[in-house]
Amino acid sequence: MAKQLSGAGLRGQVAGKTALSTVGVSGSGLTYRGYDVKDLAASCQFEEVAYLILKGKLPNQSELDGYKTTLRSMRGLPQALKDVLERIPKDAHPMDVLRTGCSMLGNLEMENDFSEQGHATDRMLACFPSIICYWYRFTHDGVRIDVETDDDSIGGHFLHMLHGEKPRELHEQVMHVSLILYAEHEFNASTFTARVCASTLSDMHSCVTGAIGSLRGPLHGGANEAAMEMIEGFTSADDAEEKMMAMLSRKDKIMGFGHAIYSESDPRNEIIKGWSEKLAADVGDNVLYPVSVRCEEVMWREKKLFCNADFFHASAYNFMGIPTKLFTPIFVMSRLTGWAAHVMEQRADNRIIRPSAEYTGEDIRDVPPMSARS
Ligand SMILES: CC(=O)SCCNC(=O)CCNC(=O)[C@H](O)C(C)(C)COP(=O)(O)OP(=O)(O)OC[C@H]1O[C@@H](n2cnc3c(N)ncnc32)[C@H](O)[C@@H]1OP(=O)(O)O
Ligand SMILES: O=C([O-])CC(=O)C(=O)O
Repeated sequence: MAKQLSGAGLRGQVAGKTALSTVGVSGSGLTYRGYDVKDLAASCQFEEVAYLILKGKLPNQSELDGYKTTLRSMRGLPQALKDVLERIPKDAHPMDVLRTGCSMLGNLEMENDFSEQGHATDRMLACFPSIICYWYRFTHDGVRIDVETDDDSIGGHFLHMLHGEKPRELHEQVMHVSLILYAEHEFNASTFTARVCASTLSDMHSCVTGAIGSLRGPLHGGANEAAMEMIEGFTSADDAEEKMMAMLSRKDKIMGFGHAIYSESDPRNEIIKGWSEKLAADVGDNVLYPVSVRCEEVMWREKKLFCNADFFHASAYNFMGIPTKLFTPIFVMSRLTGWAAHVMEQRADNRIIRPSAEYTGEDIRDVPPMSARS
């Protein structure tokens, strides 16, 4: 059953058209250009899905090989961008680093006109992992890493730079799945930000920079980090249950649960949960995964709230040794495809997005002289 959509937050209002994805059409489904995300996550690499979203069709083998070669060739960072990254403090939030990195790239490699939108997008897809890892490794480990690795995939490139060694096949596979699950989601807050910016005929880097800012918040992409911070405070499933009950009685918001559109479940959860379970077995975990499962049970039992895409991403990333503050930047590395495709779609049939407001302020009045003001 579809969720009742009305009230504040523009809920339920159609704000434009898209051919890119459907969200929650049957209460819980998610499709990218007509393909079920479950099928894509089961059989595709992220680069195939990025190609589908950005170029409109699934690539054949030679198109995929060519696309991966192109992306591989675009991983390097200009020195001026490295200089900026080296000046950002260690305690900065990596989402802010990425926002600045994207903006700086826009200064160095401007999108001169819309015929360059595909190139600008591919460049960002290829080098966002480089930006984040270059800054992270420089500020945390004091090393200037080589960002031009020969890894086959974007996820593999990211893990290689982060850990300083080639990733295991299992981890590269989980990255494909994770990046596919996060790639596109209709008119969510960050994508809508990108579309509003695009509707002024602004450039691609400005649209993406704004979208990164919207994704950062804990009610959106930042929830995967917030969920991790919560679950790592629980020592066992029973401890999790006790603390969750206390949080619920205080009416705290529990990050990683609930959704603006889905009514019954988030289809991405079941998939990433399965991978989290595999990774838990792989690392011999007997705390974080059972804690996460108990949180899911308590939230459903008490509030009929289900895990969204973010909740089991927290434990999955943690099992792969990814620092918590890099969780949301991974979301960016993926959602960039959706943002850019929406910018292209908006540009192709544009009218400036400019809604109206219901005024609730003072009636018209005179400006008092300074001497008469309290
Ligand atoms: C990839 C993503 O961006 S997925 C979303 C990630 N964000 C989170 O996980 C943050 C936690 N979740 C939330 O804040 C919300 O569920 C949102 C922002 C995702 C959706 O917000 P809304 O559409 O306003 O939620 P919705 O209308 O379904 O809320 C219904 C009720 O459930 C409550 N509720 C919803 N989610 C939660 C939650 N995670 N914890 C506790 N209560 C919740 C709401 O407060 C609301 O109660 P009220 O009617 O007493 O105010
Ligand atoms: O659609 C939303 O509101 C949030 C979400 O799940 C996403 O952007 O992936």
